Amino acid sequence: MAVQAQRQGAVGSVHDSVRDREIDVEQEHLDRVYRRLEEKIHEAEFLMQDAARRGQVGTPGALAERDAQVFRAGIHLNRLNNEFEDFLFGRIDLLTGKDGKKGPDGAYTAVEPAEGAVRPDNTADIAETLHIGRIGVLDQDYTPLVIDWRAPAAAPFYRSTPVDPGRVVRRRVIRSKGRQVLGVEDDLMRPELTAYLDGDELPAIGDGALMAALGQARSHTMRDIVASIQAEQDLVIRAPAASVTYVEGGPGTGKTAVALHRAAYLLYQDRRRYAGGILIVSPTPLLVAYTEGVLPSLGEEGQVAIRAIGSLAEGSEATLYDSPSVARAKGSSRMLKVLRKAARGALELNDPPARLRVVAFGRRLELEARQLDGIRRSALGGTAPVNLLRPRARKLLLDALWEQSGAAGRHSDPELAAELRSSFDEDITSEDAFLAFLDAWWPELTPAAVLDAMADERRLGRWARRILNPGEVRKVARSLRREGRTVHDIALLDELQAVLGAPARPRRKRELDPLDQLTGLEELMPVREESQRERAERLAQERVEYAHVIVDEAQDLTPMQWRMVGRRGRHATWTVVGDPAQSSWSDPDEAAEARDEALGTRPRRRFELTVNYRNPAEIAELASKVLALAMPGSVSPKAVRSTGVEPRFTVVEDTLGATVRDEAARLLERVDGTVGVVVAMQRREEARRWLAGLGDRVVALGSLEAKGLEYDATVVVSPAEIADESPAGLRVLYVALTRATQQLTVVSADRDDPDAAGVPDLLRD
Ligand SMILES: Nc1ncnc2c1ncn2[C@@H]1O[C@H](COP(=O)(O)OP(=O)(O)OP(=O)(O)O)[C@@H](O)[C@H]1O
Repeated sequence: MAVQAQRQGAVGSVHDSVRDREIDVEQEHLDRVYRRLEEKIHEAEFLMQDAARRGQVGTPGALAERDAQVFRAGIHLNRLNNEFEDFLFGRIDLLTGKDGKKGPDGAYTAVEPAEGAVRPDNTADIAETLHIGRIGVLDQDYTPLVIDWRAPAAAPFYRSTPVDPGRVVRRRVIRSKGRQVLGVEDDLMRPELTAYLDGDELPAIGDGALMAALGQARSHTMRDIVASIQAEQDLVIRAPAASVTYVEGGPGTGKTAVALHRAAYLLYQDRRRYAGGILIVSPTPLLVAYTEGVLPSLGEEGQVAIRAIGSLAEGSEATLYDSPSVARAKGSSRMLKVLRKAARGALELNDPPARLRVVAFGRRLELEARQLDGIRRSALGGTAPVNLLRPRARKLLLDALWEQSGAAGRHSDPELAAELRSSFDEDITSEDAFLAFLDAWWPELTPAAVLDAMADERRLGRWARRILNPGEVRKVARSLRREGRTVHDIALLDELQAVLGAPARPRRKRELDPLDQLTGLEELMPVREESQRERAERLAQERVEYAHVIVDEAQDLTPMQWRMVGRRGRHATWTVVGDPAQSSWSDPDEAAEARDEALGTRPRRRFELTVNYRNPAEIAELASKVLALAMPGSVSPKAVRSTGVEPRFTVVEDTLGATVRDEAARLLERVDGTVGVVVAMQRREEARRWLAGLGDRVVALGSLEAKGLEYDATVVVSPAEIADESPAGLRVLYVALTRATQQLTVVSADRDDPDAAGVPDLLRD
């Protein structure tokens, strides 16, 4: 991590005139960049108009060309307009370098200075200055005015550290709003050096960009960290996308931030390859909403789908949670066997007819229950999807009827025999009675119908015999009778979809443009009535497999969820980020097995993130006590800053609700941004009522909903209640305690056994 400018004390006292001068320097550069951007926008607008003019010619070829041009220009304009805000954010001043070499990740990494770049008296001249931004901008003569943050040349901005500075002498973060530069923050990578730029000594301003970023108040949406990505994070973001990139790190180490920036980086690196889409799997809709703005701020949308694990299967959007014991049963890979049995058993749900009667070649033919059972059993042999076995079952029925008809021996000539058989089949399959029988006896099953069928305890007991115990059967069946799907149901539905096979879907009819119909152009240009954006959205919705899958909070996926996610990345490369110490899943070994199955034999590259950017040291230290209980022997990430504010402990006075409300109100006065109140899952509705009227800076969250989120301040309510709620309760408590960026209050009830200072038993030394 960068060390703050050493000369800062000296510079700070040389009044603000140095700072003002440096701001002016950057303002001049920004003005130049804006002038160039305006020129480019005019070019883009011209392109659009020109393209529209061509469109009037009206031939199919011209229209195709127009579409392509409008599309390109539209993207261009959109990007320029969107990224005007704060799009230039960095600058590096470099020594003369040796010829650059590519590092193992394909980027130009620590390019060393040329020999003699630093003079024996520790002075040097700046040979090159690069500005870094969200997109690259070239001047008319192709000299770079701004370098895209993802370009190899920008890597030293992130990689350089005082330990391994490479050519970088000074790294500067530029803060701007619209067209105005507001401030600069510098880190010196070679603080021992006196460097000159155009004959003037290079000054260093401010406390360093990282600290400035970390100290800011939090809102309900995550910000990108593009201006202050740290070296160990940059290694992950730019790691090549071969096979599986595996990232572990404690709370607040930037795993989510890194995952999002990696998606943007991969798209930049190989847009064509990732046209197949990038899927980011997130644990909750709250975290999706929290992170959704980051990719657009990095100039990337469209190709990336961020989905909560409860919204991954088609059409689902589950937010309900099962109780821990039900979740454990539903998430376990044992469910796979239950679902396979259920999918087959569900064929008999609606009292299928006990016999089949048809007339063929003038004879009455009949198959009885026993024969029908035999046919069903042989059709169901193997593991093929049940809906897809219907043609096989139909064929077996016809075989049995054919045999009964006695027509088989009528012709010895094979050709005549075959002809006879095919007219026999035709005779039967055109009979309404046969078709009605087939629909009732082998109905087309949907995942929802099978899951609903499992709500019947007796039936589920049959399907789950020797797989789930009777207690589990009772609880799972009861949970399925409740209104609404839970997050864990979604993985079951998705598995059932695979086990059943897709029922034949009627094709959606496209709406036709009447003009195209008249001209016949509709035939020639089948997608013209859709805008490019609509088309991209439709493709994204229909997409079931992705080119790259990023799993955030991977430690929480159950085995059944891993199977669901795995199906979306069968041919993908992967980035998997997580922290075992924060896992709310009770059986990590079982989940690891399912994960390995989903990822297959692809080789893995492991990375570790070690610095906690979220919690001040005071809060991190308290959380580490729970970590020691939850996962003895594991190491907490190192907190990067301290606030001097110790966590506060209070004990319930009157009622729990009143105490929590008072503490939340107290924190709202002390921080500028958000306050999160974390309670055990069973209390989340109650807690929302406690906070009514306190405004939208404060939110109540069940412990599982707090995953991945952060607040300026948090109130953690009854650690013991959170810890006792599930077998993984201590790890869930660890998550709850690590959400605050500034202040933490712990409220204890009787069951927490607080000492005289209000410190609950679980948090004492
Ligand atoms: N290099 C950085 N510069 C500025 N802020 C950073 C940096 N890295 C991380 N942060 C900030 O630290 C906080 C934690 O990051 P993030 O949520 O990505 O961590 P995490 O590892 O996913 O945490 P958890 O496991 O607890 O969910 C965020 O506010 C993020 O913006």
